[in-house]
Amino acid sequence: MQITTAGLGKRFQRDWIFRGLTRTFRPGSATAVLGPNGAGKSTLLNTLSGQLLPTDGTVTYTVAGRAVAVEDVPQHLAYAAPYLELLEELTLLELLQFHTRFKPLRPLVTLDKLIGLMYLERGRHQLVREFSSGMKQRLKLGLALYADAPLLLLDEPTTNLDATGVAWYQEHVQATKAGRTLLLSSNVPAEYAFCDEQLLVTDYQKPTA
Ligand SMILES: Nc1ncnc2c1ncn2[C@@H]1O[C@H](COP(=O)(O)OP(=O)(O)OP(=O)(O)O)[C@@H](O)[C@H]1O
Repeated sequence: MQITTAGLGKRFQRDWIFRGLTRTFRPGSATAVLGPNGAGKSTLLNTLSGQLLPTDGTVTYTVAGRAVAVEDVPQHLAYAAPYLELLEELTLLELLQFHTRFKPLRPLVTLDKLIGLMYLERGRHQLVREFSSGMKQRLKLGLALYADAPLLLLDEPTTNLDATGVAWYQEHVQATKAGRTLLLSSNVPAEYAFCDEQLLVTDYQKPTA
């Protein structure tokens, strides 16, 4: 999916979180959205993906050269973020069966294969509520990375992961990023070192005349 912004800005009440963003995000690119805590990284990701309405400017989407309306962007989007909730009252298998009904997996990735890729075999029939925070994060990432979606948003992807989990993330993001438009918000170099582009939110917070 190609995302093109022109003069994009978002304001909450009187505060501009960012403004004046004119940029194209192309398929096959991975962009790290950087900035200190509270700078507006999540707000920018959510505005770029159409989940928040911009206050100013425009954002347009195309897939294979065809325009996509903002209300149809969720069909093309896979998203992992600390604030996205899992259906914790389901077992892992039930959650995957439910989730993949509306967000199918990439071709050749079965539920069994995904459970193996996430190293969650022992949790197959366990309630997700009982998972450790690292297991939940691997689950969120596995669902996003292996979704059949051309737009991939990763908000602070190594939250709650230990060193083994970070290595797991790095391996699987590399394995699944080809051809996608990847936007990643981060403060942690190990999360975004592979990204070929960077966007510093604070560059879009300078006062304008
Ligand atoms: N719905 C909202 N209404 C009002 N203000 C909001 C809303 N969402 C976020 N903000 C404010 O926007 C600013 C940017 O928040 P945001 O979560 O985008 O930052 P961030 O860079 O992702 O932060 P962090 O690194 O801590 O996750 C903060 O001051 C936050 O309080």
